[in-house]
Amino acid sequence: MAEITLNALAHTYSDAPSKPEDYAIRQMQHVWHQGGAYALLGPSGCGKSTLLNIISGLLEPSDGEVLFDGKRVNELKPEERNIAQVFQFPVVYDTMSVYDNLAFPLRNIGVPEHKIRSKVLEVAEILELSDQLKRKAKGLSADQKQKVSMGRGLVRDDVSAILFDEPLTVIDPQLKWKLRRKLKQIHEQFNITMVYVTHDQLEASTFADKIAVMYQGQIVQFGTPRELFEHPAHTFVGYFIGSPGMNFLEAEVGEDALIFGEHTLNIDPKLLAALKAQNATSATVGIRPEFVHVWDGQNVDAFKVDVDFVEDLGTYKILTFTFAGVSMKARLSEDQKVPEGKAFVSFPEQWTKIYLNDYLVEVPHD
Ligand SMILES: Nc1ncnc2c1ncn2[C@@H]1O[C@H](COP(=O)(O)OP(=O)(O)OP(=O)(O)O)[C@@H](O)[C@H]1O
Repeated sequence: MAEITLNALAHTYSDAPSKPEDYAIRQMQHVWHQGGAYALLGPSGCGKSTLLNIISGLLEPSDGEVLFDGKRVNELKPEERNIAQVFQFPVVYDTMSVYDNLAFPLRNIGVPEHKIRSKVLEVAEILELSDQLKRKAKGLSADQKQKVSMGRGLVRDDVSAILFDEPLTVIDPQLKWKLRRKLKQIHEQFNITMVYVTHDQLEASTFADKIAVMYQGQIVQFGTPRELFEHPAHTFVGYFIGSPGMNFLEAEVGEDALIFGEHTLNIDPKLLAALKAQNATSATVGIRPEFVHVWDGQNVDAFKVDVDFVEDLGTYKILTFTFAGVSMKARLSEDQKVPEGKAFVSFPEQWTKIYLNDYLVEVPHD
């Protein structure tokens, strides 16, 4: 069991790093609490695998520390860290039986055979591999092989965390949801810290209680799926989570409102004051398509915008419109009237987010 702390962690693959972009991990401060089910979500190349390899000890960080339960482990070898890692491609010994594959990590540390047997049978049962134990791993399907890979992490009582690096990549789509549910069940049974790496927001939110969104070597937000959806702390989170992602538009910071060309948008005076306190002359406004209010008819409180097109996606429609020269999207429910030519939209204050240099501007709590 372990709480994993990343303390001022940074990593570069470059011999002479000179700028932030030379770092695969940039000054990271983060805690994975004991027993949590976490996802590490981000696009290709943002540093997810680098981070997992640093935690498991396959890679030594250029700077900073990794702590397990408060103790520095930088100098420990992977086998001394008690971390199980499940990779994209299943790691199984093809010529061994499923039983021997599962028993392997325990035999390595000299556990007596009778204890091995009971543990292997228990884990095989959970993974629904009991009837496959005598088979050679070579003949297994990709999802069964991946289950064996996971099982090898689960047999050890001393495992403090399991790191999954895109474990469902090679699994058929119809089996993915089954394995994902299995993982969730295993997490509940074993009370092990699990970190699940993926670039798929659906996988992240069905597995994890909390998601760390990674972008350019940094964790830009750590929150529940709902927090990431409703209150993106960084423009990247707004863009990456949701389908379609958040609408963004640049505004001028005016005397008592935000200005988009000929339009003005009133915002909380405290937010405006926060922008002015940072001498901001412009800011980015973000609003999710789900929260854009599309009125049925003319409305004095709404902006009159040009309708570009409407896509019917079965249970809902996406309206694309142009506001202040920017193409934006709004989600319409199935029974909502579809505007033609012109539409009247408003941006409810509660869901209209203001960003400065990509980070959310918030009103300080009293
Ligand atoms: N061995 C290496 N040598 C040099 N650069 C590397 C190495 N491994 C990764 N990188 C670079 O470090 C950055 C982060 O890569 P990493 O593989 O950690 O990202 P990722 O988020 O896991 O991406 P993916 O989902 O594509 O695996 C990328 O710019 C990548 O090109």
